[in-house]
Amino acid sequence: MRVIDRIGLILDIFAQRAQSFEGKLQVELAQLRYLSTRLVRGWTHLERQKGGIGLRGPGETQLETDKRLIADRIRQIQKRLEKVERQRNQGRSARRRAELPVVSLVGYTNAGKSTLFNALTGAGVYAANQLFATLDPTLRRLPISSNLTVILADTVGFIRQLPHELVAAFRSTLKEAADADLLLHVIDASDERSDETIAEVNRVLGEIGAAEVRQIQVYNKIDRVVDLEPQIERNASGEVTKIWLSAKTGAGLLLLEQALEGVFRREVIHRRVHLGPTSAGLRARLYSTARVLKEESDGAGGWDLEVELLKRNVKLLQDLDESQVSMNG
Ligand SMILES: Nc1nc2c(ncn2[C@@H]2O[C@H](COP(=O)(O)OP(=O)(O)OP(=O)(O)O)[C@@H](O)[C@H]2O)c(=O)[nH]1
Ligand SMILES: [Mg+2]
Repeated sequence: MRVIDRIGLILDIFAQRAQSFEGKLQVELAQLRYLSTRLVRGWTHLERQKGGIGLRGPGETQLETDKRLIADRIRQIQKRLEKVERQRNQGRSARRRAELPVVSLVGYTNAGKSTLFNALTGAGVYAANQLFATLDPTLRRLPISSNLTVILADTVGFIRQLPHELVAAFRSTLKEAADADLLLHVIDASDERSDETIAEVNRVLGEIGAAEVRQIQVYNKIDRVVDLEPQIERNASGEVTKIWLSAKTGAGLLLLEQALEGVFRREVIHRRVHLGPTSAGLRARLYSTARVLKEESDGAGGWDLEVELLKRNVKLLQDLDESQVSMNG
């Protein structure tokens, strides 16, 4: 019988679930790091499962050879991961350029993040009653009102005492959460130990630098709890702090959509802009990042536009002098 400890088990599950190239590399890196800690503790022989294992150098003990090979492979994977991460960051800054707010679903594994993601976006993301169904972050555009679209991110689930090898490995994936404008912290309302999982998720969020990101707690699976109805809770300033719903039945989804609209509504501003004939470039950018409500030619090669855009994008209009922009809401 193969004896396997908790970390080994988690790593095995991760290895089975990783879909993307990056996910696979991260899992292998975590496995190797874990293996090397075991070696130090006196495991003198390494199972030769992966190809490319070289010959023992002169005077090297088996342990030294194993350590060296693992260290080589770790370096190799780290290099590749750095490359993938650079590409990922480019994707992230492309999104930033598109200037849409990012909403990340975070929470304990099996809480229902992917089910909620699918319910909101109509996407077919894999959701299953198993640990770590999701390993790779998935992103979709989610229109939340006529004038506002956000990016919704589904992320890897957290787990109690996530081995630090794994936290490190998935740090870059979890950055998606740290970079978000809003976190939807999905909680299994039918889980009696939800207080502990909430604390654990918040602890990991702190570790990845996401403690300050605004959070709404989404108590999911209310269909499994007797007498629990869809509802919403606000703090003294009227901001939504908690929502109870069921991603599976759809009960309460509307409350969440309204809450999202409420969070981001204040982000939308309304402007009238006059663009001269030389501002065709800016006009094109307004069409891609703002919502153009009205446009009229000024008869002299320029345009009068009425636009709605996010506050954070107002810098687009900075190049225009004051007389060309009129405030309105
Ligand atoms: N009864 C009920 N089951 C739900 C609800 N939402 C999700 N589930 C079930 O809970 C299980 C886990 O759902 P997922 O959406 O995969 O959970 P997850 O949070 O994405 O899990 P990881 O990707 O592992 O972090 C699945 O069997 C879902 O069908 C709900 O509102 N009610
Ligand atoms: Mg999932």
